[in-house]
Amino acid sequence: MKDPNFDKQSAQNSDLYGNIRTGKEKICRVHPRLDQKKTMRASIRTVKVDITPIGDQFSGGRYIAQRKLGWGQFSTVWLAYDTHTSNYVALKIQKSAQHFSQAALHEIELLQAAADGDPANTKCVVRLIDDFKHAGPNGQHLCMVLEFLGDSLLRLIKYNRYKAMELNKVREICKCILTGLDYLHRELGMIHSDLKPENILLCSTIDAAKDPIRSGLTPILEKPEGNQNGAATMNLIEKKLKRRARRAVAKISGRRVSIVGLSETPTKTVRSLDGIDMRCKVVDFGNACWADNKFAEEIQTRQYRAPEVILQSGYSFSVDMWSFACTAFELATGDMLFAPKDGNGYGEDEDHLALMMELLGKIPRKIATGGARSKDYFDRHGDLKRIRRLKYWPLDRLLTDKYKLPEAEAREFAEFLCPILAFEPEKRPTAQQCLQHPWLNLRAQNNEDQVEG
Ligand SMILES: Nc1ncnc2c1ncn2[C@@H]1O[C@H](COP(=O)(O)OP(=O)(O)OP(=O)(O)O)[C@@H](O)[C@H]1O
Repeated sequence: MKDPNFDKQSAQNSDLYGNIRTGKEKICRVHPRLDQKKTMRASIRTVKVDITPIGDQFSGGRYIAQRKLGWGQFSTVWLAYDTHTSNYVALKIQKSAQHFSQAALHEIELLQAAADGDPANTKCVVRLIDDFKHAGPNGQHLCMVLEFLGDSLLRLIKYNRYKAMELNKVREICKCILTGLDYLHRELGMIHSDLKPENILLCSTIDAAKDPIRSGLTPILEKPEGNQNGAATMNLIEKKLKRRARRAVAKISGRRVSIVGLSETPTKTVRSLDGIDMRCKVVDFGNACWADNKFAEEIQTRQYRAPEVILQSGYSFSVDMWSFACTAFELATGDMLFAPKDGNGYGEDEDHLALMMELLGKIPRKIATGGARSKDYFDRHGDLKRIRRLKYWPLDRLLTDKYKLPEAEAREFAEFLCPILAFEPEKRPTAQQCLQHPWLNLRAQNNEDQVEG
């Protein structure tokens, strides 16, 4: 349920309520994820600001906005201080238009069900703490109060400079994602429908300076007096964060390499991920649905989209498993598993199907020709109509030849991933079955071997 009118740049430049700003402030604009990541460039542009959201109060003064955490098509997410519990929370403020509110109500219903079924909060799904309505200058906004989490896996991939990540770390992350998916699928009957690195958040921040607790940030409890100018407030906060960054580096022992304080000069050396807590949770239920009450045919973000969604053959829980496999590969290599592009005489969908077949072999004819959109891409023999010559490069070979994984590691990882990338959705293992896979416990075995040795 993506908003076709969504403008990422406007979202980034928006105020507390998702409105476009009209004063002056410097903002760092990063190109959207769907652009080629290698060409990403951060550029500074000037936008206008006349509202100071920092210090704004919500829900009768219970929550106080501290700084922006992120934004999406539907919402802006703020770090807020909960004066009742003295904890930091993530305040997701939905845009005010009617269809955004409806989407928020749906998201709240799903998040509430997830919270109700997991009182101990151990199922690797973000926790909804509260929800309320807030009257803004442009109408009413539905707000969700979520537990405050850290950076997304996309941020972790970028932090790692798109390099291969140690498989032991990938395993830790995979266990969390699978725990979350197993809970959603088996216990709740819910399909996430948009699993991808952006929608999985680490439980803590990579950068200690950005963690309000680790950096010892004193909460802002009211709008800074005589300072209604957005840029001035931002400067104040930036300065505070810079100071904290320096102190945090000194305070947290053994983690220096993994802290990118604002004061740190970026270098091109390999970064260590040691010391980063890899525990993570599944977030963003804006596109999620009950398996018995689906509302959209075109789901998932392009690169993580399952073949049955492209072919419109119907889908179920196993679409999340496909996206999970794409995410696991991306963590392990730093590259997207499938990054389709349109070309001369063929579209993105057909290129996507071709890439799948080049990696996984030919799509069985029954599957290739069985969807509502099959005729657009396949002839009756199950061959692509416009892309005829495919170069087969199986996953284990790709992992050794291109990503230089040792043969045994590549084979084991491919044995874990390939069944999840089965073209027949019903042949894909469930999250519960994946959790039993020996690949996930390889490190434990290796450690035991070392102890015994
Ligand atoms: N619980 C949280 N803790 C910390 N940051 C969060 C949290 N939830 C969301 N964020 C930040 O806010 C961003 C937007 O959140 P989210 O993806 O839920 O919004 P959305 O409007 O539904 O986005 P989308 O367009 O992807 O559907 C996230 O990418 C993340 O950076």
